[in-house]
Amino acid sequence: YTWPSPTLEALEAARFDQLGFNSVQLAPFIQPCNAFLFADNSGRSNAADWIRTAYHDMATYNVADGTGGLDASIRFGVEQARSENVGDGFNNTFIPVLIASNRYVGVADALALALVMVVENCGGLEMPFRGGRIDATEPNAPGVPEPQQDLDSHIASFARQGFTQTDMIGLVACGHTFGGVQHAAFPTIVGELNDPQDTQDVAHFDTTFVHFDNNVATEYVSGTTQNPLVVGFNDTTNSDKQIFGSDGNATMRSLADSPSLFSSTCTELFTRMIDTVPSGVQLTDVITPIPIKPANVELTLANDSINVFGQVRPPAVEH
Ligand code: HEM
Repeated sequence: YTWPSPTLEALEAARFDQLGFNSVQLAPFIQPCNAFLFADNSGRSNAADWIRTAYHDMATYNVADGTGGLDASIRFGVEQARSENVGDGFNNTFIPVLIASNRYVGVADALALALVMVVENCGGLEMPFRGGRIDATEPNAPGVPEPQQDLDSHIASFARQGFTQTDMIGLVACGHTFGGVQHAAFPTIVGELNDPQDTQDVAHFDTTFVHFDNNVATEYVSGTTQNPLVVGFNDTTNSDKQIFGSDGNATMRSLADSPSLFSSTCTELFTRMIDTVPSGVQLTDVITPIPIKPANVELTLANDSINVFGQVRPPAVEH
């Protein structure tokens, strides 16, 4: 690293200066992890909205022609109006994501980083983060899977996105460790719940729906799950049931047996997911902390003298 490198410095700041002096404000929106921008006790969370938005943005990818992928095209109304993108979580997500983006950190990079922040702050492992995504200037082709589609369609859809059947089982389980299904968006899957702690009537995928853990798998394997896409009264929309069971439950059993396997599998799959970008887009190396970092440097000419002002962020100290 040779100073100055504006893009690298901005990506590094977005990645590591999350709280405190000179911070780039993304992490405060998920502290605590059940925070939701619009209401308390809603059953919703920013964390879940961010993960779902990142996936729906990426799920348009077509491995055959390199179109689609994580490029923030879901910020366009045309994509949000599609039935595959029902719900207001996408617009909600772009409020903090736009705050975190700037002339060097694009909206797509900030969206990818939002997923990284959720995983790391809400119970998962540290994730590698690369920058350099390019923001789409127009909507992508449709392609997000929907609950009423059959298993063959889901396998084909994930293959088009670059994922095997085993990847698909893992990625759905990893995503569905957060959040749930809302009555407003999917009234035929979830009824009204009349719960003052869940005013937006969200039937959650597992009992720890604002925490990254393998309960989505343990509860599924033990048969105690209340996941509305597994035990929903309309079997046609039980897509998690079809997907999780599609290899005789082998993958779900292994994810249920080992929290550490669940964590490492999700880290790998989420990383591949956010690094799925349109062909021709070159991602940076993994962003690592710059040991000694100049910031806000100014050169001024006053009273016939040249003055240098600025700040230096010293190396991090282990506590
Ligand atoms: C066949 C594949 C999938 C289907 C059919 C599916 C279906 C759904 C449905 C119907 C909802 C409810 C949305 C709402 O009520 O607002 C949902 C929520 C969610 N999905 Fe998926 N999903 C799939 C794959 C994934 C994947 C791969 C991820 C992430 C890697 C993911 C992440 C999420 C998250 C985090 C939520 C919770 C949103 C919230 O609570 O606000 N989903 N999914």
